[in-house]
Amino acid sequence: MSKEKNRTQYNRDVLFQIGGALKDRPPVYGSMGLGLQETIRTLDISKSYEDLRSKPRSKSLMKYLRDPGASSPSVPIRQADPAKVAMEVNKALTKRSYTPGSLASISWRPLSINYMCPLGVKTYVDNDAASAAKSDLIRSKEKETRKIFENVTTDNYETMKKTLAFLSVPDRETKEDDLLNATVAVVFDVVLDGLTTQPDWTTVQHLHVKLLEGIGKRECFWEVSAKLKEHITLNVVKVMFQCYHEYSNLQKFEKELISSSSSCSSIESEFCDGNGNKSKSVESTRITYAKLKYRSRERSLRLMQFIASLYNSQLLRLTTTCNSCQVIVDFIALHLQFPSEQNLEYICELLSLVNFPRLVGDFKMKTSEEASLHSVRGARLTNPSLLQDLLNQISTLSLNPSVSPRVRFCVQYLMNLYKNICQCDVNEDTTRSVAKTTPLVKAGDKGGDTVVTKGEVCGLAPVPLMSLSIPSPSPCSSGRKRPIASFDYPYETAPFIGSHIKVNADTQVAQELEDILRKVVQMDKKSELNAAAKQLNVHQTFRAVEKKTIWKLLAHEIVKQLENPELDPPQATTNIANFLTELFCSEESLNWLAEVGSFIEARRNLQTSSMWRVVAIHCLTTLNQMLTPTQLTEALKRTERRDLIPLPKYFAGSVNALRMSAPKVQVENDMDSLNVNEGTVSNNCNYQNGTKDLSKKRVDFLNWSDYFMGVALLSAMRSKDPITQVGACIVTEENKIVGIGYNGMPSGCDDDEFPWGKESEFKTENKYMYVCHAEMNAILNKIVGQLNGCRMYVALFPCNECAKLIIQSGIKDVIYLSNKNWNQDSCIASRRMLDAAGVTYRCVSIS
Ligand SMILES: O=c1ccn([C@H]2C[C@H](O)[C@@H](COP(=O)(O)O)O2)c(=O)[nH]1
Repeated sequence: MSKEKNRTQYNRDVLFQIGGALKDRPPVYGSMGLGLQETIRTLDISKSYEDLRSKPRSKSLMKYLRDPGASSPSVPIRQADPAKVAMEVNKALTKRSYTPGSLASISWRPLSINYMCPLGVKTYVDNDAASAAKSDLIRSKEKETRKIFENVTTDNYETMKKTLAFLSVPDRETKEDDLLNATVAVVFDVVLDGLTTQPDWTTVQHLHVKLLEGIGKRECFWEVSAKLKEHITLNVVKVMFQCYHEYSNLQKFEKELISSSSSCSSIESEFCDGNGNKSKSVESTRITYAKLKYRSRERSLRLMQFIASLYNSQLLRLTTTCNSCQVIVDFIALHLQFPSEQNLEYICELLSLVNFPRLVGDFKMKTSEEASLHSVRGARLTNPSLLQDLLNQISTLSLNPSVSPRVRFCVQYLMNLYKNICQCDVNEDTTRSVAKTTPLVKAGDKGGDTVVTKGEVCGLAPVPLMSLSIPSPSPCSSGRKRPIASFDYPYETAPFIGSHIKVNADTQVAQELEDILRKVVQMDKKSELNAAAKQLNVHQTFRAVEKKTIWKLLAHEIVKQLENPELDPPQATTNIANFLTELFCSEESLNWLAEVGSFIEARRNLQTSSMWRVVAIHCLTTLNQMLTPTQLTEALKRTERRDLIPLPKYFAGSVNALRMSAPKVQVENDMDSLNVNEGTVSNNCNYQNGTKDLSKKRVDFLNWSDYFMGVALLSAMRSKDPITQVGACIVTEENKIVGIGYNGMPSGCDDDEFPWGKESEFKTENKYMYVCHAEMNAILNKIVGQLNGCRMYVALFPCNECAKLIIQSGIKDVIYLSNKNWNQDSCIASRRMLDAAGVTYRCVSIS
């Protein structure tokens, strides 16, 4: 048997195998007729087909097993999942160890539905040798073209272009379209791949040559591109590059831009006949478009990103100020015909390229004089009301529940922006000032070198949403407020931050986020932001972002300053102080900072000592400022957190300086604030002329704080621990001692028997397993029912286990002497719990 025969026979078997495998499954697709005839003929299975018809395997297949010659039955077309179909078929094939041969490829190719499996399952059997040869040819041409494009230079272009694939189409009738399509694709890929994010001028010129020479002179290229619906994009590219070439000719650019947008009407005409009615082929056009859309979308998106990158690199300042709004708006209109989440997102990207203020300017343009003034610099919308319609449509679409919060947010953001701009007074003055302040790229300038003054364009920079910066409310150069209403940062930024950081957490984005967060902080909208983030389910991400950005950055900045060997010189100190002012602008922000887990982490990284050393410096620095007594008191109190400032050198300096410059600092009482002895020799009225006056009250008595801490220390002296003796003393709000304890073995556990060491490799041979902590003992030894509202004086900052007991017993304040384990996990956890539970803690020293 010939090889061919074998194969045919095999095919038939395979078809039956598939039939068996898919028996009783409803058909996924239902067009029959010529395709079926063709299949039966090609695969030589008419006999088997007849067999099958006479003994149908399932009722559901019956209706499909018709006369091969009969006209196509009207079977409802159902949505088939191509991947599933392919999988099913492949599964059936693999089960029988089928080697792909004549049923060469089973793929989903909606526009090349040629053959049909007679068993009701639509598969795409590409066994057409001619078609295989065709794709081979296309592939090789594609390869060839790509190679040529890759090697093309401005010098060899003339020679190279002669060999370009699309210039040597062998069979115009049948192959041209495919080859041209392939070429268009290659040209696009090559051109767009060549565009780096920051293209240099030579690249731009080089690509310009490629495009203009390679594309512009070839009419058929445009025909193809029209079919591909990519011509708008292509024209934009073309115009952009022409613009580079002749960028002084604004009017020409303007004209070209507008004429390129008129090509949109050709798309319209494909959907409608001359009378505006939908044409018969509308469905197929939609399918064609839908198929082409993705490729087109991907490319145009890259293009838009490219435009934005040019904008950012100042190369395209001219085109963006001369805004190709109409083109973009038309493009949006096109995409709106196929509303989907993906398209909406894309539309948002496009919208963010629209220079709204300029558009609004256009809307409000009354006189022709104004219009002509404006048109010198900006493209005018040929149909301004279209934008309004579009925006309404987009708004409505975004309300669909299937639209993700992120896209909804983007739409809302843009709508708000637009609304706000519309409400602004964009009058002649504004227009003039825009025109006046719009930077000009002069002929001969190298794009990258163009100097553009920051903030001089009154409007939203057409930067794509991905890198959207929230415009700062700074006044523009004319002194007027920017024509953008203020934003409600929290609600607008939360989802933005939440979603965008996921995609892109590069430095630039981090920087932007940091700016946003900083503003949010300044506006005191933190809680709202958190609420919004929570509501929008981006809270976690937001937290992560926050962690990554503002506090870390600030902390790092401070570390950088600290690591600077020149720390003490005034400049470094001022820098640090500036960062700290932000951190310590209020007591609230300080607490808030402590709440932020990342800050605690950052603080740990910083090492407490360095951090608080800076606090001390900050305090010193603040002395140079005009501070109110209250502020001084606050600053002074802060320095008293000696637990946080273990560098007495700095601490002492700042405290002394503060004290000296704040003579009226109110010391609230000896327990709560500065822990200084009320009675000192200098003001001790017991002494007069060096002799003690025994008729007067003694004033250098022990203050409460020292007294209770003294009791704790006294109790510690009972401890048998050879290394650390801890004592604790619990005191009521009325200063009554209600519990005392020290660290020791539990009752009944002989402290001569149990271990006091801590170095044994066996955990059970170390003291930690057995010792009852001082805090625990003090709590257990209490002589009152409840400890609610009590204070605890303890020699050592409590560990996490003790913190739990403290919190649970209702103690509200912990006063400690030593923080030697401060940076150990147990103390970190302890602080976290105490903070969360609202138990205050402070370090004191005894006089
Ligand atoms: O909050 C605390 C923490 C520790 N202790 C006791 C437990 C031990 O007896 C010592 C610590 O011994 P080291 O050798 O310093 O590790 O302090 C406590 O009572 N309360």
